[in-house]
Amino acid sequence: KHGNNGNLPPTSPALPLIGHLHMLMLNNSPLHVFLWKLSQKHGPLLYLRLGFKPTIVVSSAEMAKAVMKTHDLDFCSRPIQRATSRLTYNALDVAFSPYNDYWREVRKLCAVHLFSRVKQYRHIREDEVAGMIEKICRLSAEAKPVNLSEAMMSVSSAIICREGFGKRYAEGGVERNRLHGMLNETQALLASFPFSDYFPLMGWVDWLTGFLGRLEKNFEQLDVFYQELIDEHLDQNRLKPMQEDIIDVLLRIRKDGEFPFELTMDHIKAILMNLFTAGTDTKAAIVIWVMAFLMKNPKCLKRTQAELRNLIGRKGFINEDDIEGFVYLKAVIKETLRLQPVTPLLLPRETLRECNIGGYRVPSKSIVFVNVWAIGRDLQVWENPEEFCPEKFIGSPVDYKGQHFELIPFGAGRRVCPGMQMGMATVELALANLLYKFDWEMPLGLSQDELDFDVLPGLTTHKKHDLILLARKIDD
Ligand code: HEM
Repeated sequence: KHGNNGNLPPTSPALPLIGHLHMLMLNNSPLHVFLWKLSQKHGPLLYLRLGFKPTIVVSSAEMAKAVMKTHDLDFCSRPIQRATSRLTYNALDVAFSPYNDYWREVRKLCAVHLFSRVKQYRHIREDEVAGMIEKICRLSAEAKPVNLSEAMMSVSSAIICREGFGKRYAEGGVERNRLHGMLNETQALLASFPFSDYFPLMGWVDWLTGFLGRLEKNFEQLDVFYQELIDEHLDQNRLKPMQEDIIDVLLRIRKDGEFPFELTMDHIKAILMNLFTAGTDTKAAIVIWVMAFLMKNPKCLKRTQAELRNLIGRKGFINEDDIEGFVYLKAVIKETLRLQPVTPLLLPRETLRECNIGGYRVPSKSIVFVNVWAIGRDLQVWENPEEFCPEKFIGSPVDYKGQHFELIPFGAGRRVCPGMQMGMATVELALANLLYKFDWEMPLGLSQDELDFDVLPGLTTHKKHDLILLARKIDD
């Protein structure tokens, strides 16, 4: 039905009962691209009905500002969904908890005690990135190609394991593979459209399709994994580590009774789940997209490398103190996040009450998708949306911290990503060293035209094909 639809935002024709759900399930392109195309037809505020769920899609900087600044309080809850609520012990985490007193406290706990530990964990990041650079040096000496996608996933997960629970898993070892297997399955489950999220009385369909079985299996594997780690930390005979990891911190807060709610083991496991799913592959994905864009734009690659060399001169390793002055590198990262935000649809929000946006009525309990990928192409804001042009950010105040709605890869408002600083510290350090130490070339027989930007489906957008390049060490 077009036209008068009770002053809801513009919409496209829907089927009885299922509404627009079939469109999302049957489309072949990535969801954010599909929704962007719909928004080009219907406008930056789009209404869809997914089964019984009213859904709003936000696709411009202006609408994003209305939703996440002017009406932030109305839009700052999250929907209770099957996979997320199971994997977070019934929303005991930060990312998927509805907006309530508990969320406010658990977010505060994480901000004050966990995400603020960026500086304390600096040596872990520098150590792991240095390890990666050494490995690439060896491959380079043997003229062997480097699988950068694998190398970056390995570094990010190594960092999270050391920060999170003081563990170093051997690369390619059983434990590391177990962890990666579980993480991949979690990502796949979070990206799916279980029936019961849209048809509350039809949970049995999820059972028939095997979705519930998969979900239960993933939950149980993760639960055992977290429990083993917690048990190790509680072991009286454990050597006291030099530095507290995140499990240590959470167990200490639990013991001291510092948290206004009871902090059970399930709460701790739910928080760990967030660190893992939010903190591992997002960082790796950003580095890979930056490198892919630079390979496609050799002039920008040269300029980035020239900046690093001019500022640093000759040095074995760039550390975190050096990074402050890398203006061009930071502009390249921003431009990449504009064109390829790794979480192209922010985690879904839910409206707390009915409200009015842009003259339209948004019903209470609507699911809200903010399409950051579409905002990166918002013609009102960017001159040439398809071009890779980092220069636009030089001397510009536009940043990605949630104040400038044309660039919100970490979201904005009350629900803005609290791990931004932690995540970007690794991204900048890894990129600075990769670009400072090596010249990068396409593997033999491939030209840069063959470098594709296809993506895998998922909450985090990964490059479909691993980025494999030749590294030539620059003499120091
Ligand atoms: C560096 C790459 C990262 C990107 C691109 C990213 C992106 C995002 C986005 C888009 C959101 C949703 C924001 C919204 O709804 O407005 C989010 C939320 C969140 N992120 Fe990140 N993130 C990154 C790294 C991290 C890291 C390293 C951690 C933890 C160590 C983390 C923890 C979280 C948590 C807990 C939330 C939920 C916040 C809430 O709902 O209150 N993120 N992130």
